[in-house]
Amino acid sequence: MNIHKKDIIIIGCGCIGLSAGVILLKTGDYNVKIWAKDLPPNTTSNKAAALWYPFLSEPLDKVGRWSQETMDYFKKEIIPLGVEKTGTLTKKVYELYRTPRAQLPEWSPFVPSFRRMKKEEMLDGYIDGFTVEDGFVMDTDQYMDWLVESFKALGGSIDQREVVDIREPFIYADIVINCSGLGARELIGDRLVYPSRGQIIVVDNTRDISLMDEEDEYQLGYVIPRVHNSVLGGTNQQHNYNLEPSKKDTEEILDRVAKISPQFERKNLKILGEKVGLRPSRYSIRLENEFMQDGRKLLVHNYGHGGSGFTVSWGCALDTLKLVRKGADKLKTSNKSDVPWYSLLNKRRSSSSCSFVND
Ligand SMILES: Cc1cc2nc3c(=O)[nH]c(=O)nc-3n(C[C@H](O)[C@H](O)[C@H](O)COP(=O)(O)OP(=O)(O)OC[C@H]3O[C@@H](n4cnc5c(N)ncnc54)[C@H](O)[C@@H]3O)c2cc1C
Ligand SMILES: NCCCC(=O)C(=O)O
Repeated sequence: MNIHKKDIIIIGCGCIGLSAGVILLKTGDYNVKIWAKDLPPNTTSNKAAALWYPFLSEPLDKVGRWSQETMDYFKKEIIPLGVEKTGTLTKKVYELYRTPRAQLPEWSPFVPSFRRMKKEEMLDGYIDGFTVEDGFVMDTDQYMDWLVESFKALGGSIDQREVVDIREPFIYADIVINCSGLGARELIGDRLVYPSRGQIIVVDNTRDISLMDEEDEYQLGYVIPRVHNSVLGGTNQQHNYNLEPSKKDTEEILDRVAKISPQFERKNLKILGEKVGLRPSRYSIRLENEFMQDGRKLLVHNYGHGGSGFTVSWGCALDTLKLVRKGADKLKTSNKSDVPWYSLLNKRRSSSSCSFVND
């Protein structure tokens, strides 16, 4: 531990916490520790499909910028390392519609290769669609393992521990980053974050393009080819906490992807497994500073990424670094004569000093 560097504790070891940790460590200015209840492969992040494509997350202008910055980061820092290392593969993606789309997605101006699909690219039964030529997909477990490895190689350390009181990490660091995902609901009492249950099916066949039919944003049909297998999806069931795969959902997902193309009919598929994850949904991704303990402690919130955690992860990590720098300059130094506030921790456990403020 280098005493000249500021100590930072990140709560959360999903793609958001790990990406933020890597960016903070790369500056050389911080000692960074992750505290997390669940570690890969037991995080929501590990249950993701995952491809780069903004989905179920707001606000769309910021999601556009974060997605573009994430795409740039993948192109410069991750894809050149090779698929064997990171499990990341460039893949064109088609978003397909059976009805005409007057509006382009609000995030599209941020993505140079975004365009409307050409007639000759259209699949039978579809009349409109969008494509991103230079999209990419991740074999999620392999990518998460690479993120953990990268974080540790930069000097980061990971403690598997649950944080019951948000004041606890401030005993050890003046700066804490809240990357707790859906856990923010309990950790800081943010009732605006809620689960959107997603179920996926892992199958053996792979194909060269990611195909998505999400005209109905609750009954999703998508095929995401990855390095070792493909992922079929999906579901979007709000406020559903069930982590067990549902047979009914599997059947309905198989029906929906069969309608995308006959090559995905059940008889052509070999099911390898099913996964369920609870997207940390929120009306708006929360990425902002909150000063605690009379301005002596800084809590940076980075949670609520819905269906786009991987797609915005590096853009949000870069903004987290900006927030840390901005907030750290404003921190009041603790006055030696102050009663160490955490000595009150046990006496005041019931009344939390961190009151949640609606954005
Ligand atoms: C089926 C499915 C498919 C998806 N596909 C895609 C996709 O293709 N592309 C895409 O961009 N996104 C996709 N997503 C969304 C993406 O998975 C999420 O947005 C992302 O995983 C959120 O990352 P996170 O790090 O915030 O959360 P998580 O991965 O849930 O990590 C939260 C971390 O915080 C820890 N934590 C929480 N509370 C506490 C506490 N009190 N104390 C200590 N630790 C705590 C947890 O243990 C965990 O380590 C998909 C999601 C699902 C479910
Ligand atoms: N656009 C859907 C791809 C998978 C995804 O993001 C999800 O959350 O499910």
